[in-house]
Amino acid sequence: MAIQKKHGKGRLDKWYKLAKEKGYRARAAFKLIQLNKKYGFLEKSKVVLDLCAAPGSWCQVCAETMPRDSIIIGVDLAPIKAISKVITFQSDITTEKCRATIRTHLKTWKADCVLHDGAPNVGTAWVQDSYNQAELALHSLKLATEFLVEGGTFVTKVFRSKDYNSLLWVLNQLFTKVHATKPPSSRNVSAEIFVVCLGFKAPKRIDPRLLDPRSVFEDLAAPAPNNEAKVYNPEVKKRKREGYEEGEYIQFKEIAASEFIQTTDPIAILGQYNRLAFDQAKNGDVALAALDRLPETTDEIRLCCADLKVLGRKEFKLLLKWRLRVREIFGFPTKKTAKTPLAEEVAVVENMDEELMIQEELQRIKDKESSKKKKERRKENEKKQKEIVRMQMNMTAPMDIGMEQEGPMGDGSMFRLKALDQTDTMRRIAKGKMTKVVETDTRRDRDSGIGSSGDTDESDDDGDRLEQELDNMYDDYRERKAASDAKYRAKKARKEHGDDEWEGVSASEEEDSDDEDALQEDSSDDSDSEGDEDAGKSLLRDLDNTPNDESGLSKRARGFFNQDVFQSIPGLLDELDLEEEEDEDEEDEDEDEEEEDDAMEESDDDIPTIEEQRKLRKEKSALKSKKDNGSFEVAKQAEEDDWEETEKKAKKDGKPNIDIVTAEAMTLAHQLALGEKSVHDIMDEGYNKYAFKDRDGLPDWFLDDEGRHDKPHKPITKEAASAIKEKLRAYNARPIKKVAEARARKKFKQAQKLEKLKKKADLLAGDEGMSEKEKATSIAKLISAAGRKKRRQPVKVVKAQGLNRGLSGRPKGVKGRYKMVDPRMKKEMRALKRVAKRK
Ligand SMILES: C[S@@+](CC[C@H](N)C(=O)[O-])C[C@H]1O[C@@H](n2cnc3c(N)ncnc32)[C@H](O)[C@@H]1O
Repeated sequence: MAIQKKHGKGRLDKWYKLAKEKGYRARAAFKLIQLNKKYGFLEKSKVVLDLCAAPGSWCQVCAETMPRDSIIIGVDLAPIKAISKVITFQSDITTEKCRATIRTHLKTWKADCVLHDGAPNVGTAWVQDSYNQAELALHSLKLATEFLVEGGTFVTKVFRSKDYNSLLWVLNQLFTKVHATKPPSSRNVSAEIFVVCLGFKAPKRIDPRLLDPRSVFEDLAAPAPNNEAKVYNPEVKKRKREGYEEGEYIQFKEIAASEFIQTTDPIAILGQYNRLAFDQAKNGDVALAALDRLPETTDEIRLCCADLKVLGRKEFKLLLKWRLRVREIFGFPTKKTAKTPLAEEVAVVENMDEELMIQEELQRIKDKESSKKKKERRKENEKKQKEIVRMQMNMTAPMDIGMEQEGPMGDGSMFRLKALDQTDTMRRIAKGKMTKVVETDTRRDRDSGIGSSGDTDESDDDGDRLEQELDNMYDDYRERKAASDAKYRAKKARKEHGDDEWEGVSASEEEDSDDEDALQEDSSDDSDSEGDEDAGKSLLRDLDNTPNDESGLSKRARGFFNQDVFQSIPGLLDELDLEEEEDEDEEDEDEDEEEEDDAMEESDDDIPTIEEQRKLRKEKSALKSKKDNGSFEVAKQAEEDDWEETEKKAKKDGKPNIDIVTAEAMTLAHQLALGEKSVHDIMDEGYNKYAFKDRDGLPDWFLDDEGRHDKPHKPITKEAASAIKEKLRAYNARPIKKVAEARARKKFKQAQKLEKLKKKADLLAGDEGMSEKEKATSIAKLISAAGRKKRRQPVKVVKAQGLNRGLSGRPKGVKGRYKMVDPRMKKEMRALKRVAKRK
């Protein structure tokens, strides 16, 4: 990376130019812009305190970005040129006076955001500079703790130094989130970084030591340098830079090689120094001279000593061995000679290899562990990311995310939602149907024995949950669709009224009717859970006043068979429309029943199941009971039908007037009319491969989708198709509603006129004072006057000039119809007419 020049033209980088272009007073403006882009704290702030604001570019950014009428206060040691909508004053932020001035400006307000971009007079020693910076940041933090609102944001500039970590620790105590970042516009050569602290905790009492530079920066002892790591693992690069060590301001350090031989802590020397020197001082060092001349001090050893910072573990080992040998030669105690004193030193040297091995082993295990953890974390993050994407695409519900984590909702916890979710209870709770939830749960308990249900089939847990989730998602999808699609709403409403298309007698319908019977027979038997469920269903059915009639047909199907075309077919009506039969006399009924019985006997061969026979028998008995009860139910049914139904059922000659709207129906009608098909054929067709499908326990979404396709294809003839087409064309050819209404109005008015005329003529005719001739002439006059068209009043043309110029509304003194015209246009029109006449 190319290093930018710190002085002269090098400073005038793109941000400098951009700042000039945009009218910002300093390039620093972009630092705030970039920080705000990342964390978005300015848009939601109404009060901002900018500490160390001169020349004022941050204030400019605030004024631009914050909502209108926000309060911005800028303070600096240096004067700040006035900025509109910004209060500025000159003060030292470390003083009590500054604090008081801010208080007078803010009155009772609290700041949503405190910014600090202060830089003390830099240019002295680096350590001093960085310390001053950290101290200044701490002072600004002190002001922030006083003026920030709870949950507010504090942004400060700091330099990376040994004080940085202490400062960060303090910030972490006071804010919920602390982010250290370096915006792109901050120069790479600058050690500055910005710390954005979000969510001020606003503690009631803050320990004064927390904001005291002396205790914050000095109390914490600097950690001892890890020289072992440097020597045993020199290849491992250090990622975390901590700045300069306390008291260590020299970059290059060297020590006499003899010191290395004599020391009891050779590792410290190898870790801290850059070079082991053999250079002789003026007075001379005997030990060093001897060392220099030793044959053990080979060229390789000299080379290693020349730059310790580039050595690897092998080289360090070499130096340590060399040191031991020299110590032996010089007579210093070593592990071989050390039978007596200086056990401490011997121990260090002795354990070198073993320790090295242990260290290595430890390091390896640690590395392995951390890489494993990292991998797991990454996997987890990827999974979560995928979940989020799935959720954004409406493929999953938000509650799935994070469910895998243990916690109040995790496995085995009291509030575990996973198990609850399996029972569809979550959705019901969300809909507020608590009573049902309780009912279902107690029932479950009763069924399975308390405490046993959850544990019996652990392996099915996830499958069940998945199915439940799918069901819930499908319900949501349907609700969403219903909300946006009027057609779908109408369809749903029809469904709720039991007005489905007839797809033959389905297994489920049979079951339903069986269940109902069973309930009637033994309503008290509720020990069986299925029976309970059915009871629940039948309860709902009672409220829904659209009985699924005993013939097993939907309303729509019944309506279909009520059409005129089917009336002539003997037996069909009796079987399908029970209400109609109420009006017929007893004889007819008996005949019909006989026919029905015959039909049943005839079709016995065709019907494969005994169940069906039972069903037909039930139908018959139901029919009889209805007859016994009289017309009560029919009347009730008619009363409770909705307007749509009433309209549909508008009766013609006591029979419903239902239109044939599909080609299938038309084909069927033709076939029935021509005798190509009988009622038995129709019944027979009801038993198709789809009719007895087992739909038990299948999810709604699956049944709905299946329902669209598992229908027998009914044949249609060309004639029927064209007849329907013709019919539709006739429908489309009808005048639109407005025209029809206008025509009806006209007719109505004419009828009213005629009525009036009649009355007048009657009066004239009854006038005894008039002769017959007179009467006749006056009536003739009346009639001719009525027949005469009223002359429409001509439109009066009014010039839009003088008082009428630009007038909106009726001009003064004008009655009747009028039209405002431009006088020039009028003239021009006249002229045109004149010219045309002349031609
Ligand atoms: C980098 S400048 C700030 C730039 C400013 N954010 C802007 O956008 O224009 C640093 C400022 O800190 C101010 N400063 C340093 N120590 C201060 C103190 N104790 N009180 C007030 N201001 C101080 C300096 O006067 C200097 O103007």
